Amino acid sequence: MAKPSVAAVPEVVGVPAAAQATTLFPYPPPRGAGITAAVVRRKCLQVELGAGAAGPLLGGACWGVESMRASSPTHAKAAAALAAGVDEERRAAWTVRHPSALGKFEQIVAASEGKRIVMFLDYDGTLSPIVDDPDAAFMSETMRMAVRSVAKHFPTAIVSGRCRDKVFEFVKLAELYYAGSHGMDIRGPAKASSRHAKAKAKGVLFQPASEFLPMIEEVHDRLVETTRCIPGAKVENNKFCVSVHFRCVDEKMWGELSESVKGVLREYPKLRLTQGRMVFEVRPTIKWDKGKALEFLLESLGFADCSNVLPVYIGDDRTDEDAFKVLRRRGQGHGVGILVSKHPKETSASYSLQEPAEVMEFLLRLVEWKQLSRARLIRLQ
Ligand SMILES: O=P(O)(O)OC[C@H]1O[C@H](O[C@H]2O[C@H](CO)[C@@H](O)[C@H](O)[C@H]2O)[C@H](O)[C@@H](O)[C@@H]1O
Repeated sequence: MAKPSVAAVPEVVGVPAAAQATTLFPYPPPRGAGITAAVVRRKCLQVELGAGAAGPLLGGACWGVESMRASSPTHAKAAAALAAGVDEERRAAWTVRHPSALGKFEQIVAASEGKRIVMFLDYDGTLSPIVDDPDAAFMSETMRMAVRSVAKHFPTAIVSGRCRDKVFEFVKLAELYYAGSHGMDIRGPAKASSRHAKAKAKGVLFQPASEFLPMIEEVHDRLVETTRCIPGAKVENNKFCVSVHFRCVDEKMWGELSESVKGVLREYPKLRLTQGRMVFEVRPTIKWDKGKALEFLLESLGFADCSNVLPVYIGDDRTDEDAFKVLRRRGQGHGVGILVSKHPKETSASYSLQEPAEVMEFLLRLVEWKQLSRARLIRLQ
């Protein structure tokens, strides 16, 4: 891994707060507004299948309605098969390749023998359920307690596409590391929860895309303006990247929305477009992603050497695949990728969990296992 410049990058100050989108429509728009129940059900199915997942960059490809509906013919076929209730076989085969992290819990913790576990958690769809309004994606108090307990035992980072401040507002735990804007805005804990964190946390701050701030501000404003007349479209400023949500946009308008976004992006060759769960994501073309953020954080924590650490990354989105790939490259026993999904998806993760409730169960089992092994160790001494 190329050594990242750990030298603290000064936090960018004096950046004006993102211009607030003055929408012409309530958000999310009432369901009656052109969106039938059938459309909503179909959209939910597509989302669960990971339809519209990240693919090639705008430069080479065109994000159109098809890619919004389904990232590949395979996904479209899977959606149809699932809808018809004939996908059980495929699902079973997928589960063999990506077994439940709860079912294989013992195997996972056995891999941590003699190593320090470091936890990486995505936010939306992993710690909080997916909801229509991105501003209302709250995390439950019980999930917060589970994450807090995990952080007492293992260095823990939240890695999100959201703006770091926003994800902190949701999670509200000062003892964690936060990597916002798809890993382009990294900060160490404001409060230490363990000896290890106390020693290592100080001064970690990394913003590899800071030069893009004015451009992101500008493109955010342009996107707000250009999508203003599309009911349900929502533009979110994530500081070093921008999200354009279409979860609440009538499918009939998807073509128009995608054209508007691409039209704006054509004028910004230094920005690229990817797609997440019912969302377009605009970000700088720099070679930095959640995988790089994971490597950076491991190194900052003093774990550049693969042999004494077991990173565990849990995420649900295409952008989490960059981190899963890094873990896969490290080899078996050197990293654990867990995809959160109810349905078969192409993934580099080794294990799966179905939903945030299972993520919470996994985190609590990890805490319980750690407490028990510590008590056992004390008895032996
Ligand atoms: O990396 P993440 O923490 O998973 O962030 C990815 C995007 O998450 C949010 O959007 C997603 O969740 C919303 C709330 O449940 C949902 O309405 C939306 O359809 C999803 O795409 C966030 O709002 C985006 O800015 C992030 O890029």
